[in-house]
Amino acid sequence: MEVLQTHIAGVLLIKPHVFGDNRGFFLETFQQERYRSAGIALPFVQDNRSRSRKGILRGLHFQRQHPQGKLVSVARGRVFDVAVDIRPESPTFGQWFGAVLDDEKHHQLWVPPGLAHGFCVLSDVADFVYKCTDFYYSEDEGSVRWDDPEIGIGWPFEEPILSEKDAKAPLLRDLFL
Ligand SMILES: Cc1cn([C@H]2C[C@H](O)[C@@H](COP(=O)(O)OP(=O)(O)O[C@H]3O[C@@H](C)C(=O)[C@@H](O)[C@H]3O)O2)c(=O)[nH]c1=O
Repeated sequence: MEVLQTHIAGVLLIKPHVFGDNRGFFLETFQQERYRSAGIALPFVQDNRSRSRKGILRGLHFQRQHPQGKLVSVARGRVFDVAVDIRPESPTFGQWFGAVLDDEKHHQLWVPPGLAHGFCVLSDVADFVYKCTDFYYSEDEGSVRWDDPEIGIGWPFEEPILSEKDAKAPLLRDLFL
């Protein structure tokens, strides 16, 4: 696999080796030794899967006391996936990295603990799968507005479909007052 560093420390874009043949394809979506060598050494404790339709945007989410590292990919469809650096001490605080993830190239994004994460769906339907390094605690969850102008994410949609919770998310500056 190929591992690309991004401009945000710790955020990695992973391009797995996909073996295609006349039956379809095969790839390893996680292999402890190899991912550890790439810098992903924390143990995973939870796997998640969500399905969304075109135009849905989930995010931007993080956990405060139990920050989760997330190894994210798309099992079906295509999404635009984003990590935002909300680590107050980070030189890239407030900056974002985005990548298209789909079921053809099978790229993965590693979002280390401490960042906010979100994605929006480009295909008619998308199944989003991810491994997490900590458990989900609903009361610990925080969110940042998807269209926070100070972050300035280049989303492909101007009016995505949001959950009620995500529509009410605060601006990044209001989280760190
Ligand atoms: C995330 C999560 C949700 N749930 C429940 C809570 C709720 O009733 C229902 C839907 O939850 P949400 O609306 O928060 O789901 P969703 O908006 O898909 O939340 C996810 O968004 C992406 C962007 C992430 O980065 C994830 O970490 C996670 O925050 O599922 C769990 O039981 N376990 C979990 O780990």
